[in-house]
Amino acid sequence: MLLKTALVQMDIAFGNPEVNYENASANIAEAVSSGADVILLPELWTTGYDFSYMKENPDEEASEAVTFLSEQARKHRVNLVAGSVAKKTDEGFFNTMLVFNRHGAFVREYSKAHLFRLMEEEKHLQEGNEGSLFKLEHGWAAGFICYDIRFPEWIRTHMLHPEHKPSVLYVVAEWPQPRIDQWRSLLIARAIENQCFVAACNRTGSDPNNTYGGHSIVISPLGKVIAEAGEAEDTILYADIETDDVHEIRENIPVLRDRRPELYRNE
Ligand SMILES: NC(=O)CCC(=O)C(=O)O
Repeated sequence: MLLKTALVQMDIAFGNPEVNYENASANIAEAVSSGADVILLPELWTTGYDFSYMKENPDEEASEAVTFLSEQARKHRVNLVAGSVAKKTDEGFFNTMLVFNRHGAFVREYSKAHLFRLMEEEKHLQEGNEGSLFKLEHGWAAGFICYDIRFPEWIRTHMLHPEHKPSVLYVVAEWPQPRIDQWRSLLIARAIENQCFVAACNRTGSDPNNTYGGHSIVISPLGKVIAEAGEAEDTILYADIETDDVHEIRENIPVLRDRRPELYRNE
């Protein structure tokens, strides 16, 4: 199935959801007018990494974000892999991705499993413990959040599902500029080793602690860069993804079938 994917590479106003909701809404409307089937937003797009703001103004069970996103998806009849938001629960805050289909129905949430110490996530957030497989109209996909891409074993765990092998990995991020070469290399590697499309949406701009590096990117299952945004531009990056390509590529070089799990048990 041919899928027009739109990655909203935007700056995020630090601790200012009002501005961020407005920007997200304008970008979603623009992507829809260009024919997008699936739209991605960046990591923690409502607040940025403003932990004080999150705690003082918690989005309980992410209900504000859920209401907004469900309404946007339904109104525009578009699938949303809606970045992540700070979700307040009885156990604390999670960095949680929210996915909705064209009917505005909630499809899946995924809370970031690997917390990034360099940005003090472990001091303020809880680790997610659930996987992230979900099904949209184009078939199975999986979602990951920023630092998660450094853990190929976590992504491979999703690829090994007996029935639901994702053809697209959606990644949402606030990845700082100084490590942007690593961002690109890690994403290209994840696409090649898992023989799937990778659509990865990063933010631009700065907060008090970091400058972010853009370079949102869409990569084919052969590791070819299909589309890539620049470092500092607020833009919507579009790419046409033919999800049916994955089957032939996996048949040609059957990496998943050729695994030797009996050799890999060293932990
Ligand atoms: N927000 C994040 O998880 C950033 C991860 C990162 O910068 C890295 O180098 O990994």
